[in-house]
Amino acid sequence: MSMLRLDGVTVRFGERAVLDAVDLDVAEHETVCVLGPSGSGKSTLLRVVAGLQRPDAGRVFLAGEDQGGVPVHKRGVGLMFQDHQLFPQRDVAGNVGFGLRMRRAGRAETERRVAALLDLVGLPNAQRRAVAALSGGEQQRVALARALAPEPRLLMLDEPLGQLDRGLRERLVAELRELFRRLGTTVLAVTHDQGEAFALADRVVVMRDGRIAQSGTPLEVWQRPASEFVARFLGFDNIVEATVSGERADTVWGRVPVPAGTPGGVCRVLVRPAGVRLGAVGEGVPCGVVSRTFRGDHVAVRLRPDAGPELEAVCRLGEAPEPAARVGVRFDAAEVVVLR
Ligand SMILES: Nc1ncnc2c1ncn2[C@@H]1O[C@H](COP(=O)(O)OP(=O)(O)OP(=O)(O)O)[C@@H](O)[C@H]1O
Repeated sequence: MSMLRLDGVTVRFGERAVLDAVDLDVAEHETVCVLGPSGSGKSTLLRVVAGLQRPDAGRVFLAGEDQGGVPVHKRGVGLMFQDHQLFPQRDVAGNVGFGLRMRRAGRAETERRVAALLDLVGLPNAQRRAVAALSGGEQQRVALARALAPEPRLLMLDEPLGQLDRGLRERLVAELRELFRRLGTTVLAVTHDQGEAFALADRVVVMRDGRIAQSGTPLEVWQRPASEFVARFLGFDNIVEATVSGERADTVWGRVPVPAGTPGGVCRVLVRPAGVRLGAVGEGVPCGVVSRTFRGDHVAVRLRPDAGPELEAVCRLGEAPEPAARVGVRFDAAEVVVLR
């Protein structure tokens, strides 16, 4: 069953459609991450679902019920925004228990729930701490506990880990995923950070100018970006025009193998960096090595072919050629994607 359904939702500011007839389903217990560049409409999407922004057209359903005219506080959704807006004058317990008191939960009940939630987010016994004295990561956890406290049927996160440094972010993403799985929470998150989206989501939705450019599991979107826009947004830049005939494509880089069944004619092809194989000069496309960048478990190598755009390759540590060296490049069919 769909926990959330958007049906042709459009929001205009003046002439411009910031959301343009968006259809989206989020199943119960599913975590969907909406990803896209700045200004693509991600926050507006959350605001419409929360009831903070009225759509100019289309409808929002929560658990099958049309939310037209339903005010924010009656929608049963939890919100955690970018700047997490904790109440600075209240302590941690005052923040986490806020929504429970709004629902007139008794004092003992509130205390019990607050303690359980703080355990859950990894801040046991933090009730009396002042929020101003917490680190960014701790504040984020308090904001999460506060959003979860009223047991929302849908939890919405806007750039949930935006402010945090990378190490903490990676740890929290893993913890959040496990937490949502354990609680069975349905989550709609928006982020401009693809790493975060891919790590957190069961399904990724990529937006462009108020429309959905692609929707799929992280693996599907990563392996088969649907368009040049999505491919470039994911950081893939080895893209070139190609003329396909049979299982080969002619490009300015020379011949690139394409999957059997690819329709003939002119298109764009992407070669993922893992499919750019380096060999000796004279084998394949001659290229000069422009630079190499250490990336932890591999080295990214930039190559300049004699013609056409630069190429990125990945090499194992210790196997990357020196800058200014000459190499020959071959393309691996398994890493070639034909873009529509
Ligand atoms: N109240 C408003 N009035 C006019 N324009 C608005 C309003 N709210 C948002 N916009 C515009 O709508 C577009 C989409 O905004 P939105 O905040 O949804 O994008 P976003 O994808 O969340 O971007 P970011 O990643 O930067 O937060 C932007 O161009 C923004 O300037």
